[in-house]
Amino acid sequence: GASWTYNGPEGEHHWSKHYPYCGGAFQSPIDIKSELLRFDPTLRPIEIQNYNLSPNEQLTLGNNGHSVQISLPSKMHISSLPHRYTAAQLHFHWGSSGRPLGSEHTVNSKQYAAEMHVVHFNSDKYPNMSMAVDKSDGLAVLGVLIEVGEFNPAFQQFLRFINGIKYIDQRVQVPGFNIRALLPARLDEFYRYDGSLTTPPCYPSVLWTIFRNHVTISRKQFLDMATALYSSYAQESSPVPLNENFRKPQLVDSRVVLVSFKE
Ligand SMILES: NS(=O)(=O)c1c(F)c(F)c(S(=O)(=O)CCO)c(N[C@H]2CCCc3ccccc32)c1F
Ligand SMILES: [Zn+2]
Repeated sequence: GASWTYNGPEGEHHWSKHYPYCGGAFQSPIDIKSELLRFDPTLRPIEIQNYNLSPNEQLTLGNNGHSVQISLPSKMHISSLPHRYTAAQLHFHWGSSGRPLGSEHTVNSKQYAAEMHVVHFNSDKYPNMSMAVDKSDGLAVLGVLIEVGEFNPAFQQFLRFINGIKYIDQRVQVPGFNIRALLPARLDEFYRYDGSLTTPPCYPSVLWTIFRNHVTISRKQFLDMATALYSSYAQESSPVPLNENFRKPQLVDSRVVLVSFKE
């Protein structure tokens, strides 16, 4: 579809001109504020299957002009939700080299350095992502907040290849690795709310699970992610850095954020 960006004349305040849902209700991300939270004892820990991929499997690491993404095999899925949600891809949102503040969700207005999203679709009801993406029960995204701190060996499994996808539409094959290692230790502590894609077309089709606990990557790893990529083509004379690729928090309206933990 039409090209959209995170800043300038095609930035987020203009998205709704071509993508009406972006101006609608149930939008994501949101600021997860304490006064919105309601403890829900029925929320079960997230259970994932087949996330530990063998190095014999190849994953496609790509630069789609909006983010760095890894395509995921359909054996990976979430088994603890009312329907099976099958993995499609994971991608990231980040700040810039001088500003390690690029998460989409914020917690009591605290913005993290970056955020990872693992996108799944309801494979009990829909054959693929395209059929699920605009359905109210179509998608489930796992969100992980990322801080700069300790080096993270799991992130190195794809970051070491990032210079092979510097420009839009470049892809490389990387060996499979344990995707579970990218998630925080506790999958039983999370925020849960109904929201949307955070990029056009902004369909209100996402069951969001944002883990309570963040993960860390080193400053060098953050800089690699925040400075390696461009949203322009390789041969273009003026390269456009790909950074600050996060949408601002949206209106919560009457939505409630459920939490799986008490304190
Ligand atoms: N934050 S977010 O809402 O989770 C989110 C993004 F921020 C994001 F950039 C992407 S993208 O990288 O595909 C670039 C622009 O759509 C996606 N893709 C999803 C939704 C669009 C269709 C589709 C088809 C196959 C696999 C994934 C997806 C996305 F879901
Ligand atoms: Zn995302």
